[in-house]
Amino acid sequence: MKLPRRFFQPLAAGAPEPFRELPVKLERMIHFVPPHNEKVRAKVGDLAATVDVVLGNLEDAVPADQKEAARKGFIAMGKEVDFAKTGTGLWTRINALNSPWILDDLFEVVGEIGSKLDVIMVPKVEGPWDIHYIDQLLAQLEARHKVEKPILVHAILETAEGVANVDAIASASPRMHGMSLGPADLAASRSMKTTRVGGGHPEYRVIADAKGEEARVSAQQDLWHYTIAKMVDACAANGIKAFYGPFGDFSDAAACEVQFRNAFLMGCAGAWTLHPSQVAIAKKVFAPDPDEVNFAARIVEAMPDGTGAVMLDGKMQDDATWKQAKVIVDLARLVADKDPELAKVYKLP
Ligand SMILES: CC(C)(COP(=O)(O)OP(=O)(O)OC[C@H]1O[C@@H](n2cnc3c(N)ncnc32)[C@H](O)[C@@H]1OP(=O)(O)O)[C@@H](O)C(=O)NCCC(=O)NCCSC(=O)C[C@H](O)C(=O)O
Ligand SMILES: [Mg+2]
Repeated sequence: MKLPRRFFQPLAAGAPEPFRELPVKLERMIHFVPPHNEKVRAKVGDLAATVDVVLGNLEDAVPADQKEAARKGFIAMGKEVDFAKTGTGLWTRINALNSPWILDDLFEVVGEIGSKLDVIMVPKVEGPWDIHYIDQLLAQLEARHKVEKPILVHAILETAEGVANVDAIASASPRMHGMSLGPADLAASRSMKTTRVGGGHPEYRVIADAKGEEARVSAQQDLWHYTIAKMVDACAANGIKAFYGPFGDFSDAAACEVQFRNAFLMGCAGAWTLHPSQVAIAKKVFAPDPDEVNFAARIVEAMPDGTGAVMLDGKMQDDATWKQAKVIVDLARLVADKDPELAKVYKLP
């Protein structure tokens, strides 16, 4: 473990000081773009205004013979589009640390568009050692290319070993932005018997006790509850953000919405969107419900200094519910800043 006073020191001479706190940003969706696909890339200028984060994906889903085209395409996209104009985050998902592409990914992307890049998503993170490696290398590259704002790191939780080490990953570096669940790789790593990318499974269920001839009620359960809860705790304890990852069945918007909402209610800030049809779902889910915002605003108003106990609509409110209300009101303000329609609905003072 590093000494506390050394934790925030830059890891290379000339590298920027790490952030002490995460920049406050609305990140309801991390929208995945395949940068080797010229047709999709050509739409990114317009797309950027409609999503919170654009991520150029260099890893899985990019064929091996197009890795270079994806990297070059992402760099071109970063140069051509003014993401700052719309306050849209620019992220990339690099290839895995043991792959033949990782060094070129980092050297070329940071070298060419390091100053425009907000976050690098690192797949298949197994433990804090993976973050330490990226942290040191990024500091050296930032110094070499005179990048003035630190590039943050986002880990994908998608191996059994990563899940076992989730707390140590979350606290590995002040460069940590957050973490996403990677249900497809995680399922494979754990030998789970599913071919789905996220979501439930019809056979993973509970059944009521037998009562004579009565039909037994049975309900599907959430395969990801344990991992999301573990990830949310690790992230919250370290002041970083948790995200649900991908939902692969684009034809099932209802199931996508339910999976995203469970993650939101559990503490996640957003989810990945892989197809344009999922953007509206993420916008709907990762913004608090207007009735909930209204009630939360009344709690905050009723307890201006956040202490004591009051009754609202027959429900007891105290210091703890004030903090819950503050989470909802703060998020609603962030959403309202970006979305004039929701600002009108929220009617926050
Ligand atoms: C999966 C896709 C290749 C499907 O694309 P396509 O066949 O073109 O679908 P559609 O015909 O339905 O598309 C309709 C129009 O929308 C455009 N489009 C499609 N996807 C995107 C996108 N992501 N961003 C912007 N625009 C998009 C199409 O071009 C069509 O346009 P038009 O013809 O003008 O109407 C594609 O959706 C895709 O590549 N998505 C991203 C996939 C991806 O990144 N996968 C990896 C992440 S998940 C993962 O890695 C697992 C995880 O790590 C884990 O372990 O869990
Ligand atoms: Mg994966």
